[in-house]
Order: sequence, then C-alpha cells, then structure tokens
Amino acid sequence: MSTSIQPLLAVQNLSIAFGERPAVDRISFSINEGETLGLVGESGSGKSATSLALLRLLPPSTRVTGYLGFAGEDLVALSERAMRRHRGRNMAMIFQEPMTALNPVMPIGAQIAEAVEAHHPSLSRREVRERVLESMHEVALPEPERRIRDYPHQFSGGQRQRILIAMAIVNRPRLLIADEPTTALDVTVQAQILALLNRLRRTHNLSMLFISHDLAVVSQVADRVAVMQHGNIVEQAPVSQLFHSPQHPYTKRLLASAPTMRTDRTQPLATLA
Ligand SMILES: Nc1ncnc2c1ncn2[C@@H]1O[C@H](COP(=O)(O)OP(=O)(O)OP(=O)(O)O)[C@@H](O)[C@H]1O
Repeated sequence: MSTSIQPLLAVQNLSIAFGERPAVDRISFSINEGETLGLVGESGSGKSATSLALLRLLPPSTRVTGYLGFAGEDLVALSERAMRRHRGRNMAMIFQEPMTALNPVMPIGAQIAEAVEAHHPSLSRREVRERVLESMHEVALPEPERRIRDYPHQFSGGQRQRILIAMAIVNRPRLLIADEPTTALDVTVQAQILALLNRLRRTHNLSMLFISHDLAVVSQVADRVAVMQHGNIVEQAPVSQLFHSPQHPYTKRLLASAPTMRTDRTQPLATLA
C-alpha cells in the first residue's frame, strides 16, 4: 500500500489544440488514490479530448502542452514505448459504445485474453483463461465458463458494457477512465453499471475519471466534480458542495436541468450490481 501523499494523477495547465484555437485551455485537476473525479460539461467542452490526452491517443498533429503526472511520471514526456506499457495496464479506458469498441467476429473471452496477453506475455494459456474468467465473474457476467466463447452480439447492451469493463480491469489498473459509459443504456441498466463501477472502485481502491454530460449520473459515482465549459474548468468541488452551493452560473444551469439528482450515497441504488 502506497503511503505517498502525491495524487495518483496530477494534471497541470493542460492545453490541447487541434488547430489555431485551443479546445482545452490550461486546465488543472488531480485525482487521489481511490478517488473518483467526475468531469462534466456539455458536448464540445473538451472532456473527451482531455481523457484521450491522458492516454496519448490524440492524432499526432494535436498540440498537447502542460504537465500530466501519473504516479510521479510526466506522461507528455514519455516515449511511445513507455506509454504503451501504461495503457491498458496502469490506466484503462471504457467508452460509450460497447458495440464499436468490441470486435464483432471474435469471442469475448479471446478479446479479454488479448488485453491480458498484451501486458503479460509469459502467462500460460491456462493462467490467462483463469484471469479472464475471474474478471468476467467480477463484473457479474452470467455463466462465464459457458459464455466465454460467445460473440458480442449474443449479449445485451448492458452485458456488453460489462465485457468492456472486464477488459479494462483485467490487468488491475490504478486509474480507470470512463467516458460516458452509460449514455447508450436505458435507465435501469445505467443504474446497474454505475453500481458495478462503485463496487469495483471500492474493492480495488481504483481511481476513476468519470466523464459525462449528465450531472445526475456523475453524482452517483464521483467524490469531486470538475465542471468544464468551452475548454476551461469553471468550477471544481466535492459533490455535495457543488450541489448545495454551486458558484458558477454554468454549474447552476446544469443543476437546474438535472432535477433527479441523488446526492446521498448512504441510500443504496435502486438496482444492485
Ligand atoms: N480529432 C479532432 N480534430 C479536430 N477537432 C477535434 C478533434 N477532437 C475534438 N475536437 C474538437 O475539440 C473540441 C472538444 O471536443 P471533445 O470531444 O473533447 O468534447 P466533449 O466535451 O467530449 O464533447 P462530447 O460529449 O460531444 O464528446 C470540440 O470543438 C471538437 O470539435
């Protein structure tokens, strides 16, 4: 267990420019070990660009400046080779659309296995299979032993998101970046996936960057929230503070448009993971 007082992720003055004007303009935030930061803002505010910059997945022509400290290393300065060791191992990402993120013609077990093998080439086939099954169990996919050879289309939308989460956590990352992970799902399934993410972060002391345009969704998982507008973070506060005394006019507007907020996490979610 690390006793370091440094945050796991420390972003300072991050700017991202695709052309002349910056899409993200000198933003700073940090995430501690075991903490979840919600990044909220309307479409085009720069949320996805920020998350892709963390994994260094933006097109090469993009100008990214600032300091992206992950476990004390500056990700902006890392070689591509060193970055590949982080991606999918120490930092993993889940996206909005499970169907486009999964390979439709490959059994799901083989896809999760690829994530293991990419970082642990010396494991035997049997060991890889054990890790795949364990990870499928952890995300509560039904009957892992029987379904490991099934294809993505044989699962429901919520189950496909669970498969992507299994793939993301199989290598025990320290940071999980979730970009609108429940937006494509209906409300009940959305609640189940949020409950699953909450359970995983507790059991593994996971740090999470949770991105959404929906403050009500963010309130169910985040400890703190950063509000983005036009490439800037306009407000940053612990979840309950943000809801009870929002400072920025844009945060107030976001709150007004999300009436079903649940800020009391002592109440269980309606649906368990
Ligand atoms: N690859 C790219 N090339 C050029 N411009 C881009 C690229 N990716 C994003 N942008 C621009 O950067 C700005 C921020 O986009 P980004 O996708 O980060 O917003 P967002 O807050 O995640 O919105 P959404 O929720 O719609 O994904 C937008 O103006 C977008 O058009």
